[in-house]
Amino acid sequence: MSDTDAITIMKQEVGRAAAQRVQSNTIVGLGTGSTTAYAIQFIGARLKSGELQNIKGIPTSFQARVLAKKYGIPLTTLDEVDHIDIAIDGADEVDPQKNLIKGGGAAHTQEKIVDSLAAQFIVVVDSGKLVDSLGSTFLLPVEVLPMAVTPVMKAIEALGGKPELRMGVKKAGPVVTDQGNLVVDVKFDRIENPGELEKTLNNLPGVLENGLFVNVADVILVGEVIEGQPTVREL
Ligand SMILES: O=C[C@H](O)[C@H](O)[C@H](O)COP(=O)(O)O
Repeated sequence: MSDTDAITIMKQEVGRAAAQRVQSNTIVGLGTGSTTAYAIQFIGARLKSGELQNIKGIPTSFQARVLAKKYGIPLTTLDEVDHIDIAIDGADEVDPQKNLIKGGGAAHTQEKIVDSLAAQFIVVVDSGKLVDSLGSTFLLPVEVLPMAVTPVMKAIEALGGKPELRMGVKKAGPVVTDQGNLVVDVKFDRIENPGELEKTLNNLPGVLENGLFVNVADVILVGEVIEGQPTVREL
């Protein structure tokens, strides 16, 4: 099995395992990204088969909304409900304390709102996302209002970070978020205290939200392939 096939299988299996945890008559936060896409697909399949009934989804992005519609999951909004029972979402890095870096798909602002409100937030990742220390493999995404991007990048440099504006692929110019903002990806040599850094960054005028999710995740489901066999374990 190629590495690409193994990653796809891990994502599918962990998405399936998370979808199995959704119960009837619940409000479900629908995360963003390639791993959560499988969870959305499997929730839709359970609804279609009648195994699951009366689910309402709250999407965290344009992508999640499109997938929910494709797989027949009825949607609602935070104005219509007073709670979220469960949220399922991916991550770019997970540390041993279950803290996360998210935002590889530029969706971390809406994700943090929905995931934080959920009574249970389940993270779905393949084993390659597990790290000893946040920031070791992935740059930290920060969503910034366009008119503030230059002063915010200078302020991030003063904090010891190396910021770069995220550029589009198959699109000229920068990535634009679902909110119409820009994303600055930041390399920090070491993130000693993720909780402090999360607050410090969000305090910079012009920053909307950053991708550090501290004390938000309840359950981490990790997809692995061991001796050719896909398995899912819980952290
Ligand atoms: O902005 C995107 C999200 O935070 C994703 O959940 C994260 O980037 C993980 O995505 P994937 O499952 O595609 O690796």
